Amino acid sequence: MQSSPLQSRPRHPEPLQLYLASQSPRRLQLLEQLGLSPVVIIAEIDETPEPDEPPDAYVTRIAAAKAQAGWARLPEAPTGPLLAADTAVVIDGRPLGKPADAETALSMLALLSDRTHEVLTAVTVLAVGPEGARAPSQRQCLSRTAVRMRKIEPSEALSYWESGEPRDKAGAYAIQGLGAMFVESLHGSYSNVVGLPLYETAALLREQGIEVLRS
Ligand SMILES: Cc1cn([C@H]2C[C@H](O)[C@@H](COP(=O)(O)OP(=O)(O)OP(=O)(O)O)O2)c(=O)[nH]c1=O
Repeated sequence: MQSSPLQSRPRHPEPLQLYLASQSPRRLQLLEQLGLSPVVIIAEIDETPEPDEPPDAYVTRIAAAKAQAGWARLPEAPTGPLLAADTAVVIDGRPLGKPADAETALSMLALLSDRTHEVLTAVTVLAVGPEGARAPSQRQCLSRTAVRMRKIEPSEALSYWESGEPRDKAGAYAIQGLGAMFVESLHGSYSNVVGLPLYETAALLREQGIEVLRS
């Protein structure tokens, strides 16, 4: 008689602890959406782009720097991998970060109005290296989503700024919030726009022994 998948499930050792070097509530929620409960590590880094740095190189460098800074702050010998990410909205080849003030947010929204832009998120996962290695091993991925926005009137952009939502969001909008009213269509990963591409993230974590679906 054949055993059913339920009967033949192997027993697993204790799951590894995942660390998240991010202050973004969205990244925590996205990992929780996968059923994971990471320990959050606070690590600040300088996010200034280098002169003429291409956007993909920029987000990749910043995600790695966030991960390295987080790794250095781990309170204990890590018992599992650490993840960090960086998201930028890219238009005319320039990365837009989080707006510092109303004027910057309004000019970002004016740039995005009635056009298609790209959202790039780089994800870095660090894990304890092979025995004897001093540095952690590093894996990275980069996800791109094309987002088409409708025309945004300046008065709407001002009301949107006053809602408080654009303040801590790359490109001064949140697709998961009120900002969805400006998004006509998108091509690619939705979770990537919110701050963490879940398909790619689950694959990276799986390589490091974090199973999203433990079967
Ligand atoms: C475009 C877009 C960005 N965002 C957010 C995701 C990120 O939190 C933020 C981009 O800034 P990041 O610098 O990538 O991240 P962060 O500073 O918020 O968090 P940390 O560096 O500690 O990990 O913008 C949305 O929430 N929705 C959106 O639609």
